[in-house]
Amino acid sequence: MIQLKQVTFSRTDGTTQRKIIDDLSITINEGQQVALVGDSGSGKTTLLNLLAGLLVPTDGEITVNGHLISHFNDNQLALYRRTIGVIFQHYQLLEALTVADNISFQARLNGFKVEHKQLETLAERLGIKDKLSALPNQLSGGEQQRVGIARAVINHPKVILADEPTGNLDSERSQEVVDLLQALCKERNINLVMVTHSQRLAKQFETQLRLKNGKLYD
Ligand SMILES: Nc1ncnc2c1ncn2[C@@H]1O[C@H](COP(=O)(O)OP(=O)(O)OP(=O)(O)O)[C@@H](O)[C@H]1O
Repeated sequence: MIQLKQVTFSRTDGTTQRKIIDDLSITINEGQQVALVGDSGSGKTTLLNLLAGLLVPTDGEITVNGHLISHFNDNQLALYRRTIGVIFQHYQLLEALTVADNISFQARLNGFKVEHKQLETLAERLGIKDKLSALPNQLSGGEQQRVGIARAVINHPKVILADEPTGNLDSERSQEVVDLLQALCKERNINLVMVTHSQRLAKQFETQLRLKNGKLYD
């Protein structure tokens, strides 16, 4: 469960303070899947970064699965970040590593044991089992994003944050990737918060949060 209570995030713009996230209160229940939509500059990525513990709110409280992350120190935030999965628009795969190593690298760095069988099962589920020995540049965009999904779910996170994960894909590939991501999160009871500019993709989420100037609107 994710809870934001009167969260504000301000940036100093010259001499003036600007509220990028403005007094936001949201509750996302366990396992709930949320699409985050809104115009460019409305604060979507900033909100994801707050949930990822990469930014600290200027005001208010953020609780994730009982942890008051808005009040964590740097060490606690570093540990917290290991427990969540993050998926990016530009995949951010390591070009020199195979697909298998890309999937397991961060998890191993975080001290998790990744069994080969576990890796294969997940890759099969995502349709990339025959690509495990390939390098990222030998994969299509859709396949690279499936690797990104595998990397995010490999160490059993309770929360996955995805920032425009289909921003580089055509609409057919986008649909496949989001369908897989939603299905995996549902099976594993993972909270999914996904930023998208696509109304069509947002509509297939049980909850859509619309941001405008850092506030929610209907
Ligand atoms: N590092 C920064 N310094 C100053 N202002 C910033 C910084 N990062 C973001 N902003 C400002 O915060 C506002 C919200 O940015 P954010 O990236 O959260 O929007 P967004 O809704 O994700 O936009 P997009 O859909 O274009 O990715 C924007 O006006 C942006 O210019």
